Amino acid sequence: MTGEDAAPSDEQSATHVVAQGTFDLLHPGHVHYLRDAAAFGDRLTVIVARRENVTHKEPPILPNRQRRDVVAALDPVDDARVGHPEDIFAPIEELDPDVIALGHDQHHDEAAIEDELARRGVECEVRRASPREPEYEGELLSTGRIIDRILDERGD
Ligand SMILES: Cc1cc2nc3c(=O)[nH]c(=O)nc-3n(C[C@H](O)[C@H](O)[C@H](O)COP(=O)(O)O)c2cc1C
Ligand SMILES: Nc1ncnc2c1ncn2[C@@H]1O[C@H](COP(=O)(O)OP(=O)(O)OP(=O)(O)O)[C@@H](O)[C@H]1O
Repeated sequence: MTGEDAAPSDEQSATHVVAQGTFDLLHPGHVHYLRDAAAFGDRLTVIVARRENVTHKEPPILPNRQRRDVVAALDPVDDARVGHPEDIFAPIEELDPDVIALGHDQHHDEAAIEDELARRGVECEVRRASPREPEYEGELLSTGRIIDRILDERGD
């Protein structure tokens, strides 16, 4: 069989999903999101936001590389990388995924992302992951709320 006639390799036929976020001080909401995203396909790559690009809330405490390394170690994740400094669509163009999994509360708009990807020639579906609610009293499913708790209990 020639190269052109050959069946696609596992990597070519697998559905590649990309998830993204800050992932500072991990909690079960992050694990839920990444499990959900992984279930949208066969292979999950996570883009970890660079500190300088987290402008809609307090910037992360932990360095880019540390957040990337811990996310990469999670079971649903096949690969994690620190995002591009200026163009958030550059890693997507390079990865050419089949699905982008947005978090349930991520401020990005599905249609705007799809339009920009189409403009760049990337054919990709944009899906929303589901929320995870606390399962017991006191469970903290937000990095911001964990930091508030630390400041309440340990702050001066
Ligand atoms: C499709 C997509 C690709 C992204 N790529 C990058 C990137 O390359 N570099 C980066 O710093 N942030 C990137 N981001 C942005 C952050 O992941 C994120 O949206 C935001 O800055 C972090 O906030 P959040 O954790 O509340 O979502 C991307 C976001 C989306 C939706
Ligand atoms: N409770 C949750 N249920 C489902 N997904 C979540 C939950 N918490 C966070 N995520 C998802 O994880 C991804 C990364 O989240 P992020 O790093 O912004 O943490 P966060 O805890 O939501 O932060 P903060 O509460 O401080 O804004 C986002 O896409 C977000 O939707």
